[in-house]
Amino acid sequence: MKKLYKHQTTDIFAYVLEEQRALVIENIFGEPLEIPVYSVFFNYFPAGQGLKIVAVDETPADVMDLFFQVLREVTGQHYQYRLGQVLTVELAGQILHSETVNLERQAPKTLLIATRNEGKTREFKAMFSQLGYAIKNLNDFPDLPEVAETGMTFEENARLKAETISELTGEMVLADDSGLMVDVLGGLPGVWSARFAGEQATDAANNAKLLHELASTAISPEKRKAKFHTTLVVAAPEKASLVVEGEWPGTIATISRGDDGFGYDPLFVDEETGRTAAQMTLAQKNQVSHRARALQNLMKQWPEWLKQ
Ligand SMILES: O=P(O)(O)OP(=O)(O)OP(=O)(O)OC[C@H]1O[C@@H](n2cnc3c(O)ncnc32)[C@H](O)[C@@H]1O
Ligand SMILES: [Mg+2]
Repeated sequence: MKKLYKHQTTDIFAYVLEEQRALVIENIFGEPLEIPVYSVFFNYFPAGQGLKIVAVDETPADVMDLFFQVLREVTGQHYQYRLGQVLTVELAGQILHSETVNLERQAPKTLLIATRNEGKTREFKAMFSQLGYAIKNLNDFPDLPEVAETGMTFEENARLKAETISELTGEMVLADDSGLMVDVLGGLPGVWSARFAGEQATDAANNAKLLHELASTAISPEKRKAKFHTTLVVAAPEKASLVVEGEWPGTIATISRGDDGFGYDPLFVDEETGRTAAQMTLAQKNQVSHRARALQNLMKQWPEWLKQ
């Protein structure tokens, strides 16, 4: 039997391999999750010799939730647990087991993002922390060189950033090349989004330039249609890079609104909610943004790609 169980709120999965008497709990990449609490599994799986646990994790409560979901279904009994400093397990209202547990977190896996943009990095940190990854960016490695974005497309630039830094460090590296594309400007500022108002331009200067460009050409909201675009490239030694994209449709406001986010966020109005990206919390933006959509596409392909 191999039935998939999914955690309600976290992207982790479990299945029972009956022939091997094993319960496997994995993250979205198919990587086993580990939990530093063993005895309960060996002692209280009902069929005699107990169940072998492949799983151990940095988020013990989620893994435990999933474990008990499987246990309840496999045994038809009402198992419950409380997890604090002490783990208590109940069956039909009776305490079966109690142990002091060590919930020290394992050192998280680290992923290097080839960016110096702290706004992007904040978003990636939030998205990847759910998967047990810590994020570093190029500001953590002052000795690495600047990678010139000489490409004419998002993909060329994202490849340049990811592949150059991967070659120099020997690590798996993710790069993001992104930008705002405004219909009435023929897709500009596009790959020039970071430098729209000139090399080293500030966000404020780029936003002012955008409003200036649109003031004469696009008065009606319909004419101010735009989208954010992200191309992500993951590069690793000896591998062909993985490339995915994501887009977020919206319009350009006539005045800045909101204090969150970075770049063009105060001017970019989300089609669905009418709020600017800078009026959204980090979590709200990470549900709908171009970067979030690109990351969803990445997650669909990454597990397969990692195995290659
Ligand atoms: O190249 P790195 O070091 O990653 O950082 P960068 O800021 O130069 O990044 P890009 O070359 O990808 O340029 C993207 C620009 O597009 C804009 N941009 C991208 N994503 C954005 C977002 O989610 N919100 C607002 N503006 C964004 C912003 O002005 C960025 O500077
Ligand atoms: Mg750049």
